[in-house]
Amino acid sequence: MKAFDRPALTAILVEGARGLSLTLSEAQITKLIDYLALMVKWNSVYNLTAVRDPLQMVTQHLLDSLAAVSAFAGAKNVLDVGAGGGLPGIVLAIWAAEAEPEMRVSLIDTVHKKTAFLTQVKAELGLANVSVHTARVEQWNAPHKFDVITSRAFAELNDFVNWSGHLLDEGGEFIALKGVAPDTEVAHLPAGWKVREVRPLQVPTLQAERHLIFIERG
Ligand SMILES: C[S@@+](CC[C@H](N)C(=O)[O-])C[C@H]1O[C@@H](n2cnc3c(N)ncnc32)[C@H](O)[C@@H]1O
Repeated sequence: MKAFDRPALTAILVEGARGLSLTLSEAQITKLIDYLALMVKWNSVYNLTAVRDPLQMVTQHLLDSLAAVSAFAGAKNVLDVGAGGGLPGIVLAIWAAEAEPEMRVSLIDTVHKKTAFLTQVKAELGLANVSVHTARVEQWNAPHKFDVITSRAFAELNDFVNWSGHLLDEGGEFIALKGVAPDTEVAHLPAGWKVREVRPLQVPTLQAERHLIFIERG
């Protein structure tokens, strides 16, 4: 499927969410598909993703990010580092607007084109729980610390932790979305950090291995 067939894409999203045991409201589904439509429309201008087929985007981007959202339950201030086109941060914010109303999601990327797109997504979808920042994370002087810092397809765990550690609150944790369990990266974490859990993720219709890596001080 190449054209934007909204009913078909919605049906696949709803079916996939069911496979993740996630109950999404009509409003959440509409916003997720609106976000997908913006990604498809602006991809060539903003270089957001190498995935061009909207159907594959549902699985590889929306469902992949949705598979992780329950890990963020209870978080108040989340930072998505190297957010790119908004994955997982925008998907998390759409889910949290209803599921976790106190959660605020900040997205940071060093490339202005990407953050211009994210600012447009925030405005067009009315995502009051989102803030967007253009900076290198290792140089960013954030207005506050975060209780969860996440990333997807960003950097090796070692660099992720070294570059973002100054932004993590006492008692906070990193949640990295990774493919195959990154055993070597886990073994080379900087001193003062430890892996609390490596959790396999089952993403409906996605054949690839996916994992969440939880890292805390210790
Ligand atoms: C491969 S993309 C991943 C984007 C998105 N997380 C996803 O899963 O589709 C990595 C992103 O990290 C950003 N990035 C690289 N180094 C960075 C840094 N030091 N601080 C903030 N963002 C950075 C890049 O501009 C790019 O948008």
